[in-house]
Formats: sequence, C-alpha cells, structure tokens
Amino acid sequence: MDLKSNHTSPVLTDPAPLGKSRLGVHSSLLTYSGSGTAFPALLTIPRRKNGFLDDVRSSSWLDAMKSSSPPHRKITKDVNNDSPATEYDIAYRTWMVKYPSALTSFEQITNYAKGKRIALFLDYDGTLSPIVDNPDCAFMSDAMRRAVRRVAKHFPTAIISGRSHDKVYEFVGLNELYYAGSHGMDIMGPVRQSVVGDHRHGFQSTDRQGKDVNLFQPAAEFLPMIGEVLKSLVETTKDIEGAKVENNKFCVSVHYRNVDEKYWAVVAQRVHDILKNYPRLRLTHGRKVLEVRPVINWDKGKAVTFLLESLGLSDCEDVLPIYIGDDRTDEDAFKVLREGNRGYGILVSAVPKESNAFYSLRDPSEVMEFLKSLVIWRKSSAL
Ligand SMILES: O=P(O)(O)OC[C@H]1O[C@H](O[C@H]2O[C@H](CO)[C@@H](O)[C@H](O)[C@H]2O)[C@H](O)[C@@H](O)[C@@H]1O
Repeated sequence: MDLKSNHTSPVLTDPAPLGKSRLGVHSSLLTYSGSGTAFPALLTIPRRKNGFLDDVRSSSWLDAMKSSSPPHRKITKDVNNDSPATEYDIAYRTWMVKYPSALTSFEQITNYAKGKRIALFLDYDGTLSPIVDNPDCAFMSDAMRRAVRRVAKHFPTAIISGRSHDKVYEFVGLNELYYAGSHGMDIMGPVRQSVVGDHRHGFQSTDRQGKDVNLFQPAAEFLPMIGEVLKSLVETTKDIEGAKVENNKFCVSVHYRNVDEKYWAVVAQRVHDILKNYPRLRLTHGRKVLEVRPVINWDKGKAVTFLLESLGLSDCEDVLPIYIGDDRTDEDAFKVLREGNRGYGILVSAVPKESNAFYSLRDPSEVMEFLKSLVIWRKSSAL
C-alpha cells in the first residue's frame, strides 16, 4: 500500500484491497444453518446461490462482533471481603498486574509527572459516560462534567471521540476543552500558525465563542462519499429491528447492540455488501458497532500528535501526555504514547484485555476519581 509519507496528506493513494486485510474478514465460511423463517418476516435474508451468507459468516467476523463489548461484570473489589473470589475476579486481578490501576499507582504516576506539564486526552463513550443502549442518550453526569472542567483548568485537555465533533461538544458542553470528532478526523484546536501552514487540510476558523481556532479535517474530500454511504446504510438496515445508523460526519456507525444476536451476521453482511462498492472506505469494530471510515493514514494516535503540536507541547521533555480511553480505536493513541516513550495510556475496562496502555481504570466512575485526584495533586504541589 503506497502511503503518501508526507505528513501533510494522510490520504492513501492506493486504496486497500477489499477482503481480509481491509475488512478483517476471512474467506472461510460457516454454513448458514438457519432457514428463512428464522428471521422476522420483514427481513430479507441475503442469500448466495450456494446457500451461504458469504464472508461475514466467518467465525472471526462474528467473534469480533461478539467480543466487541463484553457485558459489564461486577468485580469483588475488596480482596479481604467474605464473598469468594470468582474465576473472573482472579483473572481480572492477574490482568491488573500487567495493567495496574491508575488510582493505586497514582503516586508512581505523579512522581514521574513532577516538574512536567501534563496534557490530558480523553475518549468520550465508555470513558466519560457509561455505555448505554441508546447512543443518543449517552449523557455524562454533572459530577463528571465538573471534574472535567476542573481538570481542564490545570492541564490542557482534549476530547478525542468517534462521534461527530458537534455531537460530542453537545454532550460535554465545555468551552475550555479542545475537541476532535470522527476519530480525530475533525479537530478544533488552538491557533498555531506553523501547524496550519504545515498541513494542507488545516484552516483557521472561529469557534462558538468567536475565538480563533484551527480546524483540521484530513478526510474532507470524503464527505460526499460518506453522505452517500450513510443513506445506503440507513436504507439497507431499516428492516433490521434494533439496528441504528449514526452520522458521525467523516465516519458512519452501524450499531447492533439492540439487534438480536441471531441477526448480527445479517447486519454485517448488509454493511459488507454496501462497502464492496467503496474501496476507499474501511470498516472497524467498536463496542457493538461497525464503524465505516475513510481509508486514510489518520487515527486517534495521529490526532494526539497533531494536538500536542498545536499546543506547542511536542518534542518537549517536560511534557507528559496522558490518554484515557476504553475502545479499540484508543489503542492507536496508546501506541503512539508507548512507542514514543512519551506518556501514559490508561485503558478503561472492567474485563481483562490486551492493550498498549500502561495503566487501567475500571469504569467512568474511576476515571472521575482519577481526574479529581490529578486536580488535588496539582493544587497541593503548587503550594
Ligand atoms: O470514541 P468514542 O467517543 O468512544 O466513540 C465510539 C463510539 O461511541 C458510541 O457508541 C458506543 O457508545 C454507545 C453509548 O453508550 C453505545 O450504545 C454503543 O453500543 C457503543 O458502541 C457512538 O454512538 C459511536 O458513534 C462512536 O463511534
């Protein structure tokens, strides 16, 4: 694949081929065992001549869909309490040896942060707001909003979300932050002439308060294509009960959280069939969501690098970026921080999973506790 290595253009010149590498789909098909009557009357089953649903019936595809958002489990927090530790508790605690809690390791983190400027990057869904069935109702609590507002007073803070920029701003509603929507493909950052000049996708604008800002939209040319695909996806999933298509401006999310598991393969197949016609778009798995996005060399990791540059905080020994996120797409940011030995990724997860993060937090309530602790630490260290 020939990437334009020039930092100014993240657009791929040679679209990735359809198939395994692009869609994560294996060619080995599982037999479609259900009959037409197993589906609701409204649902048209995409059938192939050989009686198989192709591609997406592969076990890896469905496994990825199933494992994309494990059910929340209660962890026995207190090691000394009376209830016996379950196998799951033990597995989680073992996992935490590798990814220690950012709360219990707080002193270690702040010791390292002494004399450094912390830059904070936060994912939204599953990090600042709990995962809920209806994506339109993923509100963050007032207490969390206060915690984010306070932390942003002390450290430059940005939200990097898969949602559209406008939607995530609507949920968070704080003007003291920087926002990057569409997995970092729609960034509103501080004005720094050199950064705009360096990037052909950047331009100056004003924010909601009339303040000068830099906008960076590396996938701008994909807007018409995304609009077209959005329409097709809405149309093709409209008869699947519970399926929901969300417009994230430069990306499209197809939610299957509320679809009966028996029909997940149908959702995947329909999405796959549409995307066959769009080699410049790719599909990634989020938490019970299929995310359609442009094939460009840009992700949350690149967005972190871009924002650090915009904030004048890149290549500074005295800067410690901390990124907190729960999703697969956050791994790109964790990786950038880990590989560059630049800062800490903190994975929000209640279940053990492999990650490029250094630390972990169990859920948004622990994220809030961590943010509050940062503020207390900063205030006390300023005395
Ligand atoms: O990068 P993020 O801010 O984490 O956004 C990723 C996706 O988050 C949202 O979906 C997820 O949260 C929903 C609300 O809790 C939940 O219903 C859904 O199952 C999750 O996948 C958002 O709706 C997507 O568009 C984002 O891509």
